[in-house]
Amino acid sequence: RLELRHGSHREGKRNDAEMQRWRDYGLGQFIHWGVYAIPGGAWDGISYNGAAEWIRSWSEKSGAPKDWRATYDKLYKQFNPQHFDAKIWAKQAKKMGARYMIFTTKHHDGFCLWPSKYTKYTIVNSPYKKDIVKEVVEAYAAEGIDVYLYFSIIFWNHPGYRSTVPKAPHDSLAYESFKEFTRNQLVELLQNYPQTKGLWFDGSWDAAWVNQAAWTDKLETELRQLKPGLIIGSRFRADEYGKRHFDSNGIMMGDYEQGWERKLPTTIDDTHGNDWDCVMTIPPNQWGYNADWKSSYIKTPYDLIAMLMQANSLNGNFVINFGPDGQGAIRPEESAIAAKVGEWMQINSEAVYGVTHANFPKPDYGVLTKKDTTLYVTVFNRPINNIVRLAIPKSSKEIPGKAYLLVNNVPLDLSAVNMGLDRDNNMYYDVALPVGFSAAEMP
Ligand SMILES: C#C[C@@H]1N[C@@H](C)[C@@H](O)[C@H]1O
Repeated sequence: RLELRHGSHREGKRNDAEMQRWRDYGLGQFIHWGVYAIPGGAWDGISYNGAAEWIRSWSEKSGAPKDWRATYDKLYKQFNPQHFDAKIWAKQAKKMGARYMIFTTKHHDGFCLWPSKYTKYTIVNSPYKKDIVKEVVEAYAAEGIDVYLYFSIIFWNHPGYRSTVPKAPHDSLAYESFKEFTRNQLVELLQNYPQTKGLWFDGSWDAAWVNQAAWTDKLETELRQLKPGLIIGSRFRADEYGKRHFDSNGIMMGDYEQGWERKLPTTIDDTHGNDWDCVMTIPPNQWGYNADWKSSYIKTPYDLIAMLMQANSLNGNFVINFGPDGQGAIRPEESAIAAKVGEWMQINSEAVYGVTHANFPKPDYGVLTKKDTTLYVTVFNRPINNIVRLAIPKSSKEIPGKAYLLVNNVPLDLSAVNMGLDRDNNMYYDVALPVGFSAAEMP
């Protein structure tokens, strides 16, 4: 084991009430919104071939219009979202069944949706003027949904920002000012919005930031002292050997793993026994608003529900992303998807909120989650013989007290089934699916 000065501060899961609350969420809503919603993935009739929120990084070599960066950096002067109503977003999240939400206070372009004292590149200097972060935090609190603030370390047009480790004295000086600026903004966010439960960091992969192990370690401690119970993921800092997410001894840094961006673990072993979240886009890879909704596969509510249950069956939270347009409206297609997920959650959220991994062999017909001695059997792939087998290792100490079949939340009477030992010496219950049951039918 290496003697680390700036590695993980803790081994094993946090066991305080704030973290247990986070663990119980099950389903979250991510909102990516900012100046990038104005171009919406294109400009002057030319489409950008990357993620819409990265459009500022579009190079002329890859087809960007002339003087694109300068054009982009003036777009905030047009930011005046007439359809923005955080209460509508919050109600949609509530109907979807989200228990928490993550909101982009500023993305890599650095435009701040709150009136930060530390830069002029904020909402105050846009036609909209008002504090959007405040409106969001208050609207979601009114719906009983916890808010986490997304914060990008990268700030492409900040004078002190550097991606590579500064070498020349003037670069080092500039980067010191950028570090101070970053710290000041984080303290400002925690002081302005004390309701926030945590910070969701992004854009922390630059060599310049990775090289700041001691300083970022100190900053994390300062933020946690400022806000006891604060929840920070594994993406904030690196250890002194440049290791991120997991320190050089393989111990996770932060309170939950943030490595599952647009992907999911397959087995419980993939999660290394940590808390984790999966943040997921509805298109393949668009977080901010992209006007072109047709040229890629759009996930269906079924796709997202299957991912939601896979995440929760492996002790993770599942967070679905929405990208409001330049006027602040969530596109109708996304709202329709959220509503469908909500209809399913209306009946089946008991198998999502506050559940843990059920330590039984994973069935090929769906996923298992459990709460205390109740087992939730979510059947997505209906067996042709209409029978689901619950295989419970003979050695298992976990025998379900009762089991529910998901979609219709039908209680399964485990005593009235065919039981036996399979060839792996697992005890099994064979349960006939109720007549008319089908996981595919949305209620
Ligand atoms: C890469 C990258 C970023 N990480 C996701 C959460 C989005 O913010 C995307 O732009």
